[in-house]
Amino acid sequence: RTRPKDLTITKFVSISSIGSSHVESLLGNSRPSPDTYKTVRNAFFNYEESRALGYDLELSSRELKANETIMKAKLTEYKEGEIAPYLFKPSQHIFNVLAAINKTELFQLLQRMPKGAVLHAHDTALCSTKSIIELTYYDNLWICQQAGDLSAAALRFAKEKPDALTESNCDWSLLSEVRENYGADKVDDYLAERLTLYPTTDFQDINAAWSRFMQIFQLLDGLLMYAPVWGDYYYKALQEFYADGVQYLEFRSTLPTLYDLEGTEFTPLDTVRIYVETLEKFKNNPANKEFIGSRMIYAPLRNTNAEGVARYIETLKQVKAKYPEFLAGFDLVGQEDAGRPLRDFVDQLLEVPEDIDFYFHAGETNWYGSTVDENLIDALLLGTKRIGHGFGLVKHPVVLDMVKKLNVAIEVNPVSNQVLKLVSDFRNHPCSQFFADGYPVVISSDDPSFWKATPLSHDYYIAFLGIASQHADLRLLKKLALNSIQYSSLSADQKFEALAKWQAKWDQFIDFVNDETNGAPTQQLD
Ligand SMILES: O=c1[nH]cnc2c1ncn2[C@@H]1O[C@H](CO)[C@@H](O)[C@H]1O
Ligand SMILES: [Zn+2]
Repeated sequence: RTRPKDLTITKFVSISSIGSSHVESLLGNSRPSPDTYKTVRNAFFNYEESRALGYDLELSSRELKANETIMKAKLTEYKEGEIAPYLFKPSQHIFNVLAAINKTELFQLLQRMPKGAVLHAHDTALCSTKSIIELTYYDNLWICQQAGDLSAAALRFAKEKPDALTESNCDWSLLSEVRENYGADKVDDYLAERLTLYPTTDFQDINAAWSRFMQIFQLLDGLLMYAPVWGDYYYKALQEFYADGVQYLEFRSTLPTLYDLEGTEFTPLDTVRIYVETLEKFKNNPANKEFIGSRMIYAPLRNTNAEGVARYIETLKQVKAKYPEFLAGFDLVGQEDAGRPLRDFVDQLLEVPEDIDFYFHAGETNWYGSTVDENLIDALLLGTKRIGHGFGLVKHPVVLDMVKKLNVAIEVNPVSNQVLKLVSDFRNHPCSQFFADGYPVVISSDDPSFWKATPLSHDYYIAFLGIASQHADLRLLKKLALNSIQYSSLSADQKFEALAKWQAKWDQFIDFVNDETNGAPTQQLD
C-alpha cells in the first residue's frame, strides 16, 4: 500500500485500452487505497464491458435518443423483479407470461424493430395458429377422431372418406360436418389447443415435451402436405414474419412429399418448386418491396441409417442442381438424443460436394459429455457455417475458441430452449456468456407456432431482457440484427443489398421511437 505503487497503478489504468493480462497486473500484491481501488474498478468494468456483443457499435445521436426510450422500457421491466423476483417475466414459463409480455412497452418496441433475418426456424412450425385454422377451412378436409370424441388423430384432404388408420383407432369425418355438429368455435378452439404445446408448462422431461411436440408436427402433416395448402402456408408465414420485422427467412425443411386430390405423384423437387413459386409471388407483391428474400436449408430427420443419408444426399444434389439460388445448405433434424449422432454419418457427409454448406443442429442438450453434446465437435470439424442451438457450447472451451476464430454463428432460440426443457429461468441461459464475450450470435425462434410466439419478437424480448446484461442496450439489438444478415447464406453482393433494405427500415424505426417520445424533454446528445 505504498504511495509509489498506487501511482503506477493509476497511470496504468488511464491507458484506455487495456487487455486481460493488464487487468491481472492491476490487482497487485497488497491492498490499494480507496481512490486507486475506484480507478481500478472503473477500468476493470469498462474493459469487461468492452468485450460484450455490440459494444463496438457507435450509435448516432438519433439512435442514442431512441436508446434512452428503449432502456427506460427495459428498466421498467426489472422493477417488478426487484419487488418480487418471481414476477420477473423471463424467470417464468413463457406460457404464463406471454399475454403480459405482449402488453409491455419493451415488447411493443421490439415488435416494431427491424430485426433482419430469422436463420433458424422449421418449415411447418412457422405460422400463427390463427393462420393454420384458416387453412382447415379448405374443402375436402377430413379429420380422424376417436368414437364420440372431439379428438384429432390425423387430418387429410380427400374426395372420399380415406382408409381407416389402423394404428390410431379413429374414424374419419369431414371437418365441415364436425364443425356443424359441435359448433365451429368449439372445433376451432379445440384445434387451436391441439396445435400448440399449451397449456402444459410442466412436462416431466425432455422426452415428454418432444413427444407432444412431434404429435403436433404429425397432425399438421396431413393438412400442410396437401399441395394447394403447402404454398399458402409458406405465403402466410412470409407475411407474418415480414409484419414482425423480419425481412429475410432462412428456414429448414424436411422436404416432405406432397399429395393432392387427384393422386398426382409428387417428388421433393415439387415441394421446392412450390416454395420457389410462392416466394416469387410474395416478392412481386408491391406491399413487400422491402422484403429481402428467403432460402431453404434441406434438413431431413437424423433418425435414419446410412441408406437414409445416402438418399438425403441424392435429393440434396438434385435440389442444388435445380434450385441453386434457393438452397442455402444441409442439416439433420429431430430430437438430437433420440436420433443418430453426426459422427455416425461422417464418412458420407464428407462426400457432400464442397459447394453445399452445412448448418448443423448441434448440442441442443444439457447432457454434458453425451453423444449429442459431442455433435458440437463434429459439426465444427465438418465445417458447419452456423451451429443450430449450441446450448452445450459453454462446456467445450476449444469448440468455443474455434467458433470465434472461424466465425461460426451460434443460432440461439431462447423460447424453444425453455419449452423443450433445457432451461427454466432465462437468466440461466448459456447465451449470457455468448453475449458477455462477444460471440457471433444470432437470435431465432425455431418453432414459434407451437408456443404462440410471434415470428421473432418474443425471442428478442427474452434475449434482451432475460439473457443479456441489464446494461445491454440498443447496440446489442442492432448488432443482433446486423449479425442475422452477416451470417446468412447470402453472397457478399446480396448482403450489401440486404443491408440497404434493412437500414431503410432501421432509420424509420429510430424516427418512430423518437417521435413517440414527443413531449418528453429532449436532450441533445452530440
Ligand atoms: O429444435 C429443434 N431441434 C431439432 N429438430 C427440430 C427442432 N424443431 C423442429 N425440429 C424438427 O423439424 C422437423 C420439421 O422441419 C420436425 O419433424 C422436427 O423434428
Ligand atoms: Zn431447430
